[in-house]
This record gives sequence, structure tokens and C-alpha cells, in this order.
Amino acid sequence: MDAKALWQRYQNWLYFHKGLGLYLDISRMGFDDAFVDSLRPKFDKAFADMAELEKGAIANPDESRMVGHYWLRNPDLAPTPELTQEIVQTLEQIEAFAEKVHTGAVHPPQASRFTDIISVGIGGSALGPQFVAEALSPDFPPLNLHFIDNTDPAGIDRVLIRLQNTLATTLVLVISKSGGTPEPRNGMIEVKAAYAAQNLDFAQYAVAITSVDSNLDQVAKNEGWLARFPMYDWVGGRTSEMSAVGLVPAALQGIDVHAMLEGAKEMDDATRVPNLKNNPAALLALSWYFSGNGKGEKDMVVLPYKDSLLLFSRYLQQLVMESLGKEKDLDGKTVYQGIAVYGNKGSTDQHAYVQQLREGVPNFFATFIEVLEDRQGKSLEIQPGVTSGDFLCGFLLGSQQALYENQRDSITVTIPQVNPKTVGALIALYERAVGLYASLVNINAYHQPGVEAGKKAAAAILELQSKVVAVLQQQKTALSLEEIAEKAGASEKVEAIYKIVRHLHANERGVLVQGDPGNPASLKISAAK
Ligand SMILES: O=P(O)(O)OC[C@H]1O[C@](O)(CO)[C@@H](O)[C@@H]1O
Repeated sequence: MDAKALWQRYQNWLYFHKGLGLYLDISRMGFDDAFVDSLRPKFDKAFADMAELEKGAIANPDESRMVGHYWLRNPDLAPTPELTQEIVQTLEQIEAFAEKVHTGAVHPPQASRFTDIISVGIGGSALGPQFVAEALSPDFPPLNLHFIDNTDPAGIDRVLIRLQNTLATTLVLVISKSGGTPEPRNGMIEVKAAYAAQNLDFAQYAVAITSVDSNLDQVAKNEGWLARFPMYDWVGGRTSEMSAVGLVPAALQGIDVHAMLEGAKEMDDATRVPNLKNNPAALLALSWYFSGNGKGEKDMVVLPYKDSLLLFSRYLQQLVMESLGKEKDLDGKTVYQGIAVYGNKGSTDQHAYVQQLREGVPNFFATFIEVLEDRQGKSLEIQPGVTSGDFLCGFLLGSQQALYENQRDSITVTIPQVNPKTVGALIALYERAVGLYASLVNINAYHQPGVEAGKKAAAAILELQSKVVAVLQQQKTALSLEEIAEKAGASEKVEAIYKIVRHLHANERGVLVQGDPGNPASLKISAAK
């Protein structure tokens, strides 16, 4: 396409949201009008599905749940007055709590102020808070936020060791919708032990964010924790940033949560419009469908040209891949859907993998996130008439151009500034795009059966470990792997037993392994005396 035609195409497809100052450019996606027309019936259905969902339909049939994250930023849309009231009240409680922590009305037992926060949670109970903290936390926040988002002992130690001298002024948020996920449960137990080791009463530092009456909620209630905030069953983990999950840590860090909600609300309004060209989420879903042939054949590479948006791609990874990565469609047909998401930030990534994007396997489409404001205040001229920000802008425009010249498609989202409103809007934009795309490809975006399978498999390994340890403790002589397997009643699990034993041995967990580690058949295993 020549430059004039391309400029015309740019103008034809440019979406601009005045209130948010947000632009969306999909002109560099190579679809034509016939393709757009062919998708119109699917979009009509997607808009109708979305309207039903917002009215409170059971949009997640296998979990028999409503899907209501849109109500969080516009409580009046909730299907019952009780839900509206609950959303409003929780927000008020969050703000009141943050205020009390900031003023010292709520304070640790032996000090006048909390200085730090440990946030324990995983998946949707960590990725949103991490993204928002990175994007929006002030340079000198009222409380410094640290995350434990795994069951990695060394990772937990790192946080706890760094905080060992400030534990007495550190607030702990334990975030888990189900209140039973092993990783945050383990993190909480380890953190609790660290408090106990310093003779600190954990309950006076701890806050639970979880579903009412979950295991975690009951522990928090029974132990008299400092505060408890509810998670609703109609909000999925990956769309929970605007619930207590995201708002509590954000408010504690001094981030304007009202502005975040307002930005999301404005974007919700804009993406509710049942007209393809005037709906930015629909334009994104259209582009994704085009690029991957409605089958996720191309990966989504997310490239924000702004350091503070570094974690956006990580956040989107869960939102997109846990929602869209499904084996079966809504009719039970095997479809293996999904869109792979990765990315970090520009221009940094231009010195890493952009080489492949430009010249290598064309299995992706890029999404550039452009921020118009370089920094607050004036910029130094690095060379006459040119600032660092001009370079960043130049690199972004240059990369767009370079990809286009090599027939690699890209989308560009432009925001005026990284602020609570635009971050809220970006989250809402992608939430709705995922919802619409799911409808286009006929899948349930709101469950995660594959994750459950992984959790069950892990539980089975831990059960096997207990059996192996019991077998070893009963034996006087060393056993081969096969003998352990047979005695544990798990003859078909020799390989798993080998790996369990190797791990226990490496961690001095009472298991002795003798023989050649590279030749499993030679190993003799016994309980260490
Ligand atoms: O908040 P919870 O219940 O601990 O779950 C954490 C994460 O685990 C999942 O259920 C599965 O990975 C995610 O959907 C969720 O965000």
C-alpha cells in the first residue's frame, strides 16, 4: 500500500476516546473490508452475549457463576440493590482502612506507623497489584510494597530477610479468592512463623482479602486479624484488580483508586457500544481474530514504550491466556483455543528479541503501547533539539515502520500519560476485548479447568511423597527405586519417585541416596539415621 493510501487507512480506522485521550490504531493489521463484513454477524452475537453477562446472566456455566467485574466500577449496573450496596460499602471500607493506616489510627502494636506491606497472593491475586504498583506507585509511597507470589522458599526468604529489621512495622495482606490456594497458604504460614520468631503477634499485622467463609476467612476471623475484605464469587481472579484484591494494596500505596475506577468505567461505557468501528475492544478483538485466523495462530507481543508499564504484558498473559486458552468450545468440540502473550518494554526489547520479530518467523502480531507524555517537567536536550523522550518516540515509530515493511502486523494503543485513570482504562479495554473475542470463537472465558488439572497432579505428587517417606522409615535396609515403588503401591510411578527422592536428598530431608545419580537404576535409598 502506498504512503497516501496508508495514511488514508490510518485515518479511516483511527479510534479516539476524547475523555481518556486514548487512541487505538489498527490500520497496520492487514484485514480488508470483506473480512470485517464477514465477522459482523459474530460481533452482533458477541455484543448481545456481553449485554446478557452484564445483566447478571450465568456466563460461567460450569461454575454456575455470574461474571460481574464490570459492576465494580459502576455499582448501579449490578443486578440487585444488595450487590450494589455491597460494592459501595466495600470501597468505603477500603478507603477508610487506608486512611487510618496512613494517619496512624491503625498502627502496629509497638510503633506509630506501618512502613511496609507484604502482599501474599498468586495469579490474579498478585499480577494486578504488581502491575498497578509498578505503573502508579508514587516515588515515595506511604508504605513500601513487597510481594510473595510463589511457594519458592528462597523467594520467601529474600523478602523476609530484607524486611527482618522492619517486620515490626510491616502490614501483611493475604490475598486469595478461594482462600485455599496452596502457594499463598504456604506463604502466609512462613510469614506467620517469621513474626512469631520475633515475638510479634501476627494477627495484629494481618489483613485477609478473600471470599466470605473461605478457609482463609475463617482463620482470619478466628485469630482476630486486623481487617478482612470480601472477594465476590462473581469476580474472577484475573479480572479482580478493581475489587478489594487490587484496591486495598493500591489505596495503601496512596494511589487514587477512584480515578482508576473512573478510567475503567469510562472505558466500559466506550466498549459497550454495539458498533464495531466505534468500540475499541471490538477493534482489538477483530484484530486478534484476523491475525490468528480465529485460532490463535499468532502470538501477541506487547511492547509498552514506558518503563512503568513493564508488567502490563505479564498481567495480560494471565488475563488473555487463562481466559482464552481452552481445549473445548461451548458446544464441547475440541478446539485448542488461545493466544500466547509475551513482551516486556521498548526500546529495551529492540536490543533483545525484536531482531526475530523483524526478520524471523512471522508468528506474531505486535501491540505497541505509546505514552505521549515523556516525563513530568521539562526534558534535557541530549543533542540539539532532541531529548531522551524523542529517542523513545523515534524508536517506537521506527519499529512500527520496520515491522510493517516486512509484512508483520501491529496494533498501537496511545495514551496521554500513565496515571490511575489511563491504567484503569487499559485494564478495562483488555478485559472487554477478551470477553468479545471469547464470544467470537465460542469459548467460555471465565473458567480455568486446565489449572485445576495441574493442582490435582501436584497434590498427587505430595501424597506419593508421604507414601515414599513412610516406606523408607519402615525399612532397615536401603531399597532400589523399583522396590520403593512396589512397597508404596505405585509401581508405575518409579520416575516420579526418583525425582521426589532426589529432591528430599538435596534438601537433607531425612533421605539418603547412594549410587550414581546419573544412573537411577544403581541407586539405593534409605531413611537417614
Ligand atoms: O485467588 P486465589 O483463589 O488464591 O487464586 C489464585 C489464582 O489461581 C487461579 O485460580 C488458577 O491459577 C487463578 O485463576 C487465580 O487468579
